[in-house]
Amino acid sequence: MKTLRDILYNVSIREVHGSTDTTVKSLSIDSRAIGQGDAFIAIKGVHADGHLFIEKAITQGAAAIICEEMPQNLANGVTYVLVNSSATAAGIIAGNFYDNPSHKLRLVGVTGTNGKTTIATLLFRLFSKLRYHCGLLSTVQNQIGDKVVPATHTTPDAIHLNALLAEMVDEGCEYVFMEVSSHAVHQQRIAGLKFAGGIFSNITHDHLDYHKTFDEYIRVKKAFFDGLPQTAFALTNLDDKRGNVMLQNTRAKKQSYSLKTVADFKGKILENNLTGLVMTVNEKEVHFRLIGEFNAYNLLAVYGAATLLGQDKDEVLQALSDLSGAEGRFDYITSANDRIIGIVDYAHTPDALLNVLATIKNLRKGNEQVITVVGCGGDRDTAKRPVMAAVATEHSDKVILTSDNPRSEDPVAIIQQMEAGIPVHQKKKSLSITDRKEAIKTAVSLANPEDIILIAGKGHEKYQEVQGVKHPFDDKQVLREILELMGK
Ligand SMILES: CC(=O)N[C@H]1[C@@H](OP(=O)(O)OP(=O)(O)OC[C@H]2O[C@@H](n3ccc(=O)[nH]c3=O)[C@H](O)[C@@H]2O)O[C@H](CO)[C@@H](O)[C@@H]1O[C@H](C)C(=O)N[C@@H](C)C(=O)N[C@H](CCC(=O)O)C(=O)O
Ligand SMILES: Nc1ncnc2c1ncn2[C@@H]1O[C@H](COP(=O)(O)OP(=O)(O)OP(=O)(O)O)[C@@H](O)[C@H]1O
Ligand SMILES: N[C@H](CCC[C@H](N)C(=O)O)C(=O)O
Ligand SMILES: [Mg+2]
Repeated sequence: MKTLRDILYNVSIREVHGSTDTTVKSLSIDSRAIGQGDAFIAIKGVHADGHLFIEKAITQGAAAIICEEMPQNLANGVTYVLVNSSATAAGIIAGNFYDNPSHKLRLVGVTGTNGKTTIATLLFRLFSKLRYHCGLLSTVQNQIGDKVVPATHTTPDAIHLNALLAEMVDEGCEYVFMEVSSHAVHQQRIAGLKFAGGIFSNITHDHLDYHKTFDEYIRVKKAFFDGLPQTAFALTNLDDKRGNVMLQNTRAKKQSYSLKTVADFKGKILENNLTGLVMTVNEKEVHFRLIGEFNAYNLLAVYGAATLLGQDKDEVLQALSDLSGAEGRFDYITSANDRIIGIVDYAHTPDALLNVLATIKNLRKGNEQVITVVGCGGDRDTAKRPVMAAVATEHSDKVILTSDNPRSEDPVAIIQQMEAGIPVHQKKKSLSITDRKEAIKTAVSLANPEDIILIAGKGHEKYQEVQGVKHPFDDKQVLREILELMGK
């Protein structure tokens, strides 16, 4: 078992009360999970201040407290450690507690507004196909080889993150691919991790409820690259306006990919249809099963990262050409009778929605209608609501605005905020139906043979979250059932 002294290695400490010889059984940033002999790390959060739960943690048996403010009354037999940043300390302590697993494998982080799950999942599948033992930390799920561990966050908190990495090391994983969300960077969930590489996909408006301004959101994403070591690579998308800025201050080896300009990894789309993409990648012609221009970017990022990790270029392209995308990302079905195409996609930002609709437009053969069902999440960025409705109506023939995880908010009010973004001349194209199942039913009833129905925003999610309760809901399954029921 480790002592407090062991796990405080490299933590910037201001003051200690008590003995650091105390042994520590387990760690938590949540007082509710504290048991006898554990260390509790008090973090100031968005909703609460962890320091308010120090006493509770001690009542539950905490042997050590790591905090930014010393409590006035100190309990006997408990060691208190005052640090500058509890959140940063949590990352370093978790690393020490789990024997710094990120140093024992090659960890690659993916950041950006859209494409993280797709890129991380493709890298995991590619390296597994190349016969490596791999780990994955993603929005859809975490994976240790074939074993699936459900994900609660895109990037777990520092303690769960290091615990998962340690399990991956124990299972013999050599490579781990993880999503690095902007929340995770800002909350120091990745503090103390050693990365072998970092990938930037793109940045567009999202999460401004949390980061407040777009500049601050950019700064937070950039901080991930600023923190990479010299031994790592930093791979950026040159076609994104902020692609260069991201790498401005990194010590890592700068690398780039692009469809439009000279780059280390250069692609060109030759064909883009429902059977996939035909591209040249650094002059080599390849067919991929993934659909849409945005996936051409994701594929280039994956190809670049795999090459930088030392894999053979031809083997990588061969293995990549056979891979399909992550669940709920341009996931499509065709109905039995009317050959209606149903597409389920996780587009939950204006940019992602625009990309998906542009891709669909490219796939249209004739006068098929595009019918879009879309909503916006509650307790999330409100600025994107009117914009997403505007994008949907501009690029679809019919739009049904509906609910997408209203959480603590009134679903009708969210839909009204979306409606406000639709220009008057487009209003007749849109309908609002709060119940998502009814909305999908209406889309199906409006569809003629060969029309395309896009159900956006929830992708792989299997629930609809209303007032803290997650009700089972699966867009793809609901769509499939309704198409069958209506005999379409
Ligand atoms: C806004 C946000 O990011 N919130 C995260 C944050 O919570 P918070 O700051 O609200 O925490 P808090 O409730 O204020 O509590 C502060 C501290 O007191 C502790 N506490 C609290 C109560 C108690 O009784 N005892 C106790 O010890 C808490 O454990 C915490 O350490 O820290 C928590 C612990 O790490 C996270 O679980 C929580 O994620 C919430 C659930 C969440 O919804 N996060 C989303 C927005 C998020 O992180 N999303 C990104 C991805 C987005 C994307 O992919 O685009 C992600 O990486 O998943
Ligand atoms: N490279 C890309 N550029 C723009 N849009 C993309 C890109 N890749 C995927 N998308 C769109 O964004 C949606 C989300 O993709 P993905 O899940 O890969 O991103 P993410 O960054 O992991 O999102 P989240 O932050 O919610 O976890 C997809 O369903 C697709 O519509
Ligand atoms: N990772 C994103 C996912 C949004 C998905 C959408 N379905 C919603 O619930 O808003 C978030 O937590 O903001
Ligand atoms: Mg994701």
